[in-house]
Amino acid sequence: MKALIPYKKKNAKSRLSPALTLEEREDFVELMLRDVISSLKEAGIDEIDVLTTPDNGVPKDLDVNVVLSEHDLNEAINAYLEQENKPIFIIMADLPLVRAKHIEDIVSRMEDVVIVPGKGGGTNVIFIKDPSNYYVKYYGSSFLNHCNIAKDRGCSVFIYDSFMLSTDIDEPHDLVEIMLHGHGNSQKYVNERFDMKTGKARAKINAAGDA
Ligand SMILES: Nc1nc2c(ncn2[C@@H]2O[C@H](COP(=O)(O)OP(=O)(O)OP(=O)(O)O)[C@@H](O)[C@H]2O)c(=O)[nH]1
Ligand SMILES: C[C@H](OP(=O)(O)O)C(=O)O
Repeated sequence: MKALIPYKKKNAKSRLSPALTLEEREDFVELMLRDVISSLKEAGIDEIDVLTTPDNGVPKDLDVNVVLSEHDLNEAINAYLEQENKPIFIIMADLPLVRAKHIEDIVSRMEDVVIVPGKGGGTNVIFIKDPSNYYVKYYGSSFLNHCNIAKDRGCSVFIYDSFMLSTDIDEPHDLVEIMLHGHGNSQKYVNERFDMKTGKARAKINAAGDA
């Protein structure tokens, strides 16, 4: 089994721009990536491919394989799946609330495909036992896309329902979830950036999001 983390640093998380500057967003996505990788390794998944574009520097100390692709998200992932023959755990880099237990629960399922829905119709994690019999179609109602693809391919599916794993960090209000439920690099960053100590942090973030 391998993990695949699609990762974009350049102008990342534009939907967070009401709360974070461009430089802060690009720094923050790397910290979230680190937390995702830590949970994967804690769950015993050591073979980790980070799929990114050539101008998105992945730090060398992360001890992962960097797979470069100029293609967009769907084309890049589907080209990757076509040349893979082992189960693939696709997890987005903006899921800092993920813990090893979530990963262990998902990879222990017997179904052919396990899908973790994101809020608003996205797909946060897909665990695919046979990559040769599946493809991805992110964006739009991608959760429904991925359920239909599994059905069309005759795959059994399990929908893994988890508040933590459904919380991808897209909008300013999602940062509050990191303060409340997070851990590691991303929680440290958010608490310091929004002065959690004063107790005004949540109001500050929500005000930024409402601006
Ligand atoms: N390799 C690769 N990863 C991508 C690409 N676009 C997004 N991602 C990653 O896919 C995941 C989900 O993407 P989004 O939530 O849309 O991330 P984003 O594009 O930085 O966010 P917005 O600018 O707010 O849409 C994140 O882990 C991104 O890092 C891409 O073109 N190539
Ligand atoms: C990649 C995309 O992320 P979202 O735009 O839903 O955050 C999706 O999950 O289909």
